[in-house]
Amino acid sequence: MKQAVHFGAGNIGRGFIGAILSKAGYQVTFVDVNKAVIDELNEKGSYTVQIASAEQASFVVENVSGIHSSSEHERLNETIAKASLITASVGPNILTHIAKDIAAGLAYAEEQSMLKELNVVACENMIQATDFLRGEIEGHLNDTIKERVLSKVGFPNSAVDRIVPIQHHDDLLTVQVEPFFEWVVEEPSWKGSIPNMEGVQFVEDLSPFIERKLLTVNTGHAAIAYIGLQEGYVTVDRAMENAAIKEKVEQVLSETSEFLVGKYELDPEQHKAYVNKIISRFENPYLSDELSRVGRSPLRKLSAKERLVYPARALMEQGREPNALIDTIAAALHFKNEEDQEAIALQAAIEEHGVKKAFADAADLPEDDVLVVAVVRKYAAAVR
Ligand SMILES: NC(=O)c1ccc[n+]([C@@H]2O[C@H](COP(=O)([O-])OP(=O)(O)OC[C@H]3O[C@@H](n4cnc5c(N)ncnc54)[C@H](O)[C@@H]3O)[C@@H](O)[C@H]2O)c1
Ligand SMILES: O=P(O)(O)OC[C@@H](O)[C@@H](O)[C@H](O)[C@H](O)CO
Repeated sequence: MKQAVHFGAGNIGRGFIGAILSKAGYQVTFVDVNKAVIDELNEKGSYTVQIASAEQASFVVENVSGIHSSSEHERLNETIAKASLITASVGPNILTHIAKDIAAGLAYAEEQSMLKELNVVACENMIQATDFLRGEIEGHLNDTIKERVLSKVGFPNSAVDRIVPIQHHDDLLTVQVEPFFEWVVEEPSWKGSIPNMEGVQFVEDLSPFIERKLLTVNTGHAAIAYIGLQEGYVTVDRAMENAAIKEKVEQVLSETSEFLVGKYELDPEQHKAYVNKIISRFENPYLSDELSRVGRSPLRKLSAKERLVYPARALMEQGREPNALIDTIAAALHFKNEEDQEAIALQAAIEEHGVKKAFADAADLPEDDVLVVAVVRKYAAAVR
């Protein structure tokens, strides 16, 4: 049986990537720091995925097991050495940490003369996430091993889309997901023959796919979260029932549409249909997705290459005034959550240095940048 190693047995890991890989005939070994989840995967060897729709369908994902990355280094090296695919959905900030584990496994495979053609694919909400991961892995390899690894291992970027909320089940492994899913992988960087995996689309150029996804699904989500929380909502579907919030989300997405259609010469009608589909996904009444999850890690979301600042800044460079994006960024700067380290750091930075410097630092922009000036003006008007 083909072996896949997936880092991150969390929501998207179990709810989407693991399910696709298992169906494609892989034995999937999840790697996680959460020992309870890993123990359960090893005990059960399968888990249930529930589809959040009127039909309430579900299916079982088989051929899965787990490795606790903090304590099972040798087993992890041996498993990586046998793998023909390594994937990850741990969150962009964690890629640096798993790079060390992947590098150790690849170096072990090379030393044992087991290194074969394989691919490493990061499945994160981040532009060029695999390129970033590859750079971090390379930093842990000596020149000889690095050369061997780069000749055998492919590092394709990818875009993954499926809404998987925080789970609240008695069973630790059961995961509820929305019906929609999309996994797009960069074909030119794939080493070896292109596999036929149901649910995976290989494309020549990933940029339009990852940017379309990040600047529609994730920008829309961010707007609902930051504006919805100010209005006292808790979940995405309930916030979308508020006509004013829905209208603001539509305005935000018409701004990102303007940017995407212009940059990638997309067909405006087809793109409008894509946006409408995304909005209907936000309204799914069978999915209870918390705004605190969707707005999590505000410093990451306010960074330069991310879902808010990147399109807003690009539109301003074209002489446009992306008012709905500016409103969303201003609302994001009010995001407070005592369980979110980035929210705590953001509020501490605002308190210590003022909103102008806090936002400029987060977005890596000068304090006199036009976007910073526009956001600071709106910030004062946003409800606290
Ligand atoms: N949930 C979604 O709707 C969704 C959809 C598409 C993409 N994504 C992206 O997928 C990534 C993960 O999101 P999620 O919602 O599944 O988060 P999650 O918190 O549910 O899962 C992340 C998992 O990574 C594990 N982890 C943390 N540090 C680790 C380490 N050093 N080694 C191994 N595992 C480690 C955590 O224990 C957790 O199980 C993010 O980049 C997110 O943007 C999420
Ligand atoms: O995972 P984040 O924090 O980058 O973004 C939060 C949500 O927008 C995200 O997880 C979506 O649910 C997902 O990207 C849908 O494919």
